[in-house]
Amino acid sequence: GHHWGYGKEDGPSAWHRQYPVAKGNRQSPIDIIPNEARRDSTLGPIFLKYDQCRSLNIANNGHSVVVEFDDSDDRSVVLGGPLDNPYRLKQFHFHWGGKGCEGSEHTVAGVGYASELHVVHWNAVKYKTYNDAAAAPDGLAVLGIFLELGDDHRWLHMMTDALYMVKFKGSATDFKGFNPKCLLPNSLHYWTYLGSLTTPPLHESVTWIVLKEPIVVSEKQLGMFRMLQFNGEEEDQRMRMENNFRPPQNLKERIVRSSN
Ligand SMILES: CCN[C@H]1CN(CCOCC)S(=O)(=O)c2sc(S(N)(=O)=O)cc21
Ligand SMILES: [Zn+2]
Repeated sequence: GHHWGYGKEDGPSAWHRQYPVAKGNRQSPIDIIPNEARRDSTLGPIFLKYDQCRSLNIANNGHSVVVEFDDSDDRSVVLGGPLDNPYRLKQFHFHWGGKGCEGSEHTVAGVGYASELHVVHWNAVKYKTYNDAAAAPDGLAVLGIFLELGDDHRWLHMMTDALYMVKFKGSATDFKGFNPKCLLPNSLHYWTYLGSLTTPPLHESVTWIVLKEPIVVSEKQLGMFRMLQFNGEEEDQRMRMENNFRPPQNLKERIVRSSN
C-alpha cells in the first residue's frame, strides 16, 4: 500500500506528502555541532531508574527491531536534566546503515555513527495514555545513544541472539529480563533539544537527550541486525532491513544545550 518506508519512492524525502509536519519547525534528527551547543549550568544530570524495569517482548515492526517494556506503573523512568517530571520507559529500538556505511540519525559536526539506539519514554504524569503523550509537545523523552564499531559489546549478544526469531515484519517473541542499563556508556553527559519522532507520524513531541559518549559494538554484531527484513514472511519481495535512518533536518530557530 501507500505505507511509508526507507526506499527511493517511500523514503524520508517523500514522507511530507502524507505527513506535512515533516517540514515543521522542530523536526528530528539534526546535526549536532558541539561548538555551537550552549553549555547550560542549570541543566542537571539525568537519572535512569531502570532497576525494576520489566522487558516484555522483542518485535519486528517493519521499520526496526523494538524491545517493549511494561509501562503500567512508574517502575522504570528517566528524570532530571531538561525534564520537569519523570518519563516512563516504553521501548527501545535501533537505526543502522548498510555494511560499512553510516547509519545513525543524529550526526555530530557532520559525522555519522554506524548506528543509533533510541530509548523511548513518555510523560505519564501529564498524559493518560502513551498515544496522547506521543502527540503532545512535552509528551516524549527519547535517549539517543550512538553505536560505533570496534570490539564485541559484552551484552548486545543477549539481543542479537533473539533476532532470528523476529526476522520478518509482524513477528514478535517473548523477551524477558533484559535491562537497557547494560547498553549505556560510562558517561551520561548529553546534548538536549526539542524535536520530533524521526519516523512517521513525525509528531513534534520529543525532548531529545543525546549522549555524547558512544557505546562500542562489533561489525559482526551490527551485521546481525541486517539479517532482519522489512517485509513480512508471506511477501514475495525480500528486502533486507538496513539504512532505516532519517537524515538530519533543519535546526530552524532552535538551540542545542549541553550538560556540563
Ligand atoms: C515505526 C514507528 N515509530 C514510532 C512509533 N511510536 C510513535 C507513536 O505511535 C503512536 C501514535 S514511538 O513513540 O514508539 C516512536 S519513537 C520514534 S524515534 N525514532 O523518534 O525514537 C519513532 C516512533
Ligand atoms: Zn528511533
